[in-house]
Amino acid sequence: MVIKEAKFLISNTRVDLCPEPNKPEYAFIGRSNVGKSSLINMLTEQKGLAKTSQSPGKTQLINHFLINDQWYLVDLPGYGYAKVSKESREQWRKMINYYMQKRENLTCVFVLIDSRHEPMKVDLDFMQHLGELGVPFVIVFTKTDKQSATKTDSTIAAYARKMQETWDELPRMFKTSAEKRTGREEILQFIEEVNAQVQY
Ligand SMILES: Nc1nc2c(ncn2[C@@H]2O[C@H](COP(=O)(O)OP(=O)(O)OP(=O)(O)O)[C@@H](O)[C@H]2O)c(=O)[nH]1
Ligand SMILES: [Mg+2]
Repeated sequence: MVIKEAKFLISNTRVDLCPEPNKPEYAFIGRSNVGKSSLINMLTEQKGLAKTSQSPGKTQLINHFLINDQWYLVDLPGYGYAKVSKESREQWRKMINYYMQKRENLTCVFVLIDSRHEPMKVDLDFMQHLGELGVPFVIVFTKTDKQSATKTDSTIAAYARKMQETWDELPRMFKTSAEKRTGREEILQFIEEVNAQVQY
């Protein structure tokens, strides 16, 4: 897929204020600092479209972007950031939970995982939760430029082993680097295929 146009629409905390649910929607989620906003910029080839930062907790709201006038891309705040207060974490959980349950055009969630780390409970739990809600998801392993391909593959294998304990079928998995721009074609191709299957 060629991205001809990517534009920011709106940020908010409320699902009822999100754009009209009349197009397929893909949401990017994962731990704080995993690279959600950077990946969105890499996919859309617009450096400053989604705000990125070296310090975790940059993205705080549900941010909608409209791509090619055809589908929505959503940048979400990260989870699992230890320095955030208990109240903010609870607020985040509620907002995201509500969004996942109520956003009727949510087509697929991209769960981003840092390819350098061993499987983390917070990520496994989050995916379990998506399964319980019946929300389709795929996994994107980020920052693969930061280590060898072997290390990335061993992280992926470790996740696959863990997930096989509870899942009959594993989700699609993508390897990416926002830095080296790898994985872009694969993800856009996937979105194009899914877009062709959903009717609006
Ligand atoms: N080397 C490398 N650095 C990356 C990559 N992706 C993101 N980063 C860096 O990781 C940091 C966090 O990136 P963001 O895109 O802001 O992460 P986020 O998941 O949106 O973070 P929050 O909005 O705070 O939850 C930034 O310093 C990025 O430059 C990557 O593929 N390779
Ligand atoms: Mg962000």
